[in-house]
Amino acid sequence: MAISELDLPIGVIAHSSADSQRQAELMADSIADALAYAVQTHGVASLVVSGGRSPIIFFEQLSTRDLNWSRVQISLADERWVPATDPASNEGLVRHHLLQNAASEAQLIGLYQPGGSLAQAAVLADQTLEQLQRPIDVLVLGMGNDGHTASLFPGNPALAHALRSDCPERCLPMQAPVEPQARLTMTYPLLACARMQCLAIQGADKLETLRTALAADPLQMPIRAFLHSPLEIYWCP
Ligand SMILES: O=C(O)[C@H](O)[C@@H](O)[C@H](O)[C@H](O)COP(=O)(O)O
Repeated sequence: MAISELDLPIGVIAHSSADSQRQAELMADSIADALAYAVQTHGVASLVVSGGRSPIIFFEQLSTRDLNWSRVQISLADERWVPATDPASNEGLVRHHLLQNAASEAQLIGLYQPGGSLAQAAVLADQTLEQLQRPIDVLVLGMGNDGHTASLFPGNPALAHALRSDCPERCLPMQAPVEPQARLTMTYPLLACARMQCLAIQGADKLETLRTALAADPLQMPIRAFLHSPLEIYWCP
C-alpha cells in the first residue's frame, strides 16, 4: 500500500519518499525554511520535536541547515521521566543528534525535572514551558503502532483530559505501556496550535496503523486528534 491510497481529510498533505534518508532531507529542507521564515517575521522560532528512533537521521540533517539558530527554541513533545544522561532520554537524543553543527546554537527547553514525583515534575515542566514561543512554529510528531503520539497513550486515564481542546495544562504526567513508563507529555492545545504540523512515519506497518487511525476515535488512537489540516504526513517505505 502507498500513502496516496489513503483517504486523507481535506488539507492533510502527504509526502512520500523513496527511503528514510530522502525523507529526512525533504523534512529538513522544509522545516529549516519554516524556521528561517519565523525568525525573519517575528524574531524567534519555536520547534517541538518527538523522540523515538525514527527522527535521528532527520535531526542529523536539520542540524546542518543554515539559519539563525541562536533565535530558535527547541522543545520536546514528550519526555521519559529520566535524566538527560539516560539512554532513554528524548532530551539526550536531541542534544546528541540535533544540537550539533549549525544547530548547536539553538536554545533547548527540556521537559525533564527531577521533582519528588512525576506529578510534581509535570507541574515544573508546565512552568518551564511558559518561556516557549507560542503558537509553536513547527511541530514534528511520531506515531506508535498503537496510535499514540507524543506520550498520549490510548487507555490512559489522563488521556481524555490531555486531549481536551481547552486543556489548561501545557504538560501532564502520563504512564506509558512500555518502559520507561513514567512520561511527561505536552497536551493537545499546545501541540495543535503549531503553525506547521508534521507527522513522520516509516514502513508498511505505520501506514496500516495510520489507515486504521483515520476511522478511529482519538481516545482509542490519539494520533487521530491530529489528522486534520494543516498536517503534513511524511512517509517512506
Ligand atoms: O518518546 C517517544 O517515544 C516519542 O515521542 C513517541 O511518541 C514516538 O514518536 C513514537 O513512539 C514513535 O517512535 P519511533 O519513531 O521510534 O517508531
